[in-house]
Amino acid sequence: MAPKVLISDKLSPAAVQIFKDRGIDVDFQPDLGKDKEKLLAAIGDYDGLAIRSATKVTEKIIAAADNLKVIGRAGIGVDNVDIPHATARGIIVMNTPFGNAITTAEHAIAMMFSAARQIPAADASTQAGKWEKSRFMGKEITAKTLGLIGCGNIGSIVADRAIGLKMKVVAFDPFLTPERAVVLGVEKVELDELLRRADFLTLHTPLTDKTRNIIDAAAIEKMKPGAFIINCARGGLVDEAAVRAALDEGKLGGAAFDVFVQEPAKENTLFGAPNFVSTPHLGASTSEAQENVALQVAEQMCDFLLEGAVSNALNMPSISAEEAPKLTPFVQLAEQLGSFAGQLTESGIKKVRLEYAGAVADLNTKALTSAALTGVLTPLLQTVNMVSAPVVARERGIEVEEIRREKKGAYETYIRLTLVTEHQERSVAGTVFADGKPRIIQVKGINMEAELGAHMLYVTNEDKPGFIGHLGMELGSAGVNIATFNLGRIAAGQDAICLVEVDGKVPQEVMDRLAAVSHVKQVKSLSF
Ligand SMILES: NC(=O)c1ccc[n+]([C@@H]2O[C@H](COP(=O)([O-])OP(=O)(O)OC[C@H]3O[C@@H](n4cnc5c(N)ncnc54)[C@H](O)[C@@H]3O)[C@@H](O)[C@H]2O)c1
Ligand SMILES: O=C(O)[C@H](O)COP(=O)(O)O
Repeated sequence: MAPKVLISDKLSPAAVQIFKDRGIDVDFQPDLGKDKEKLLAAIGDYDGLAIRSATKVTEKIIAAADNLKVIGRAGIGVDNVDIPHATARGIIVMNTPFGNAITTAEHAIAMMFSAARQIPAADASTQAGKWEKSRFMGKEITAKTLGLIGCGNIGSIVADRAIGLKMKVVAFDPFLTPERAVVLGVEKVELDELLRRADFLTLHTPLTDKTRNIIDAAAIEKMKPGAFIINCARGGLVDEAAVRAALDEGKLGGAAFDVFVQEPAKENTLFGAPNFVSTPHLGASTSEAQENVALQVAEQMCDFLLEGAVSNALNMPSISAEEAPKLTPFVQLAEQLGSFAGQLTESGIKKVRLEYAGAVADLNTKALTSAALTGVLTPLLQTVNMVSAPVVARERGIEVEEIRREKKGAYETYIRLTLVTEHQERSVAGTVFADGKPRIIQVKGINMEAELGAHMLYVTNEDKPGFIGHLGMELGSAGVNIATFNLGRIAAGQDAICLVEVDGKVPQEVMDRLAAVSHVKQVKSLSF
């Protein structure tokens, strides 16, 4: 059955066409996202949800999203998605980090000019027939200093445009390297210096605990008299009441906001303030940007739902479309190794070590480690997947170590997973053969070659004559059919391991009889 996707915001219809062309069953309901109850009732039917910022994907929506695998944000900001809960439910959250960056940067520049020349007020006055030529005295921007808070995708485009307009650009961004600042032609400064020097200040950071109210009354106090503030990033970066007071007092020359603490902003303390310019979160609203983000999110969601490729996910490592087919058998192997070790482990796991040897070391080992952790944790948690497993492991204090090495030994490539628990270390290794099927090649240092079926028996025993016959007899008399039988031992007469694939789950009373077979040390039933 084709995967089902719901588009619950006003995306460009170009997205609908992409989903249809790629065989996805798509429902385009551009206003549904604004109706929480309707979204709640509908979400359970869908594998994918494509949104902009109007749909709020809350914990409650996620809890009702029984089939949801991917949330695609046609845009940048994902503050309307509860990513921790999506991650906990194994739902990928992806965005389109570049598609609307130019458009938003252009909006910031437009807002800067609007405030500097009071264009909206002058327009309203002129169209009202007033011709107030002497009322609207502006500010020239040439040779003025633009203070940039946040110099990522959008901030750096704003810097480029501002430099083109002959402004001097100073930037505060703790993650901006000095080398990148040189390339961009901006001067990297601390926040206080930026506040002191900026004639115009523009914000381009996400809203986080560190950036909330980064411009408050105290920061405004440090600014030049008559300076301007532009916010086209997120409401909450700037204290709205403080800006209102500074505009009323004439401390600020103007402010231009596209975003507000409360959206939609039907009313706001800033409305009506002197030289305050506003737009209703239009930063990304050009036909070009909307087409870009809609096409991109639809392609990304299709790639994931149809091919397992992951790009621009905020809670999962990327897997390219070319990589996905090569990776898939190793993902299966990594998950099987994790599951094998996880099912045999009865004490608290302290560490998972993954060694990638040979060709597999050049693949996307982050994704493979996520798959291995999924396998390890599934016996404990059931609902974990590649998205949630790394977070769950971290939350449980499980250390994860990845080692890549050149090929060593008989196999061209292999993965070895070691579980370190309070009491012991247990390792299991596997490879993928030319037929694309994963095989277990070593358990606890004992070599063997076993394919894992749905139902397996793991038996450790002393390598003594008669054991195999006795085990086979017990299974046969219980009506349990053996599909495959694999043996390995340290050396003749020493410890041995036997992996038996059986055609169904072995009842407990049969397990008890197997445990009593002479020379058997441990019997466990495993399922994959
Ligand atoms: N108005 C709109 O319609 C619109 C459109 C697109 C994006 N946005 C918003 O614009 C913002 C920037 O988007 P982007 O694509 O440039 O993001 P980005 O991740 O490329 O850049 C953000 C930058 O902020 C910096 N930063 C993080 N914490 C900081 C801090 N405490 N102080 C200073 N700098 C800090 C980061 O280092 C990074 O360089 C986001 O909030 C996004 O949601 C708004
Ligand atoms: O983060 C973004 O991409 C912008 O805020 C745009 O939001 P929108 O898609 O709702 O216009």
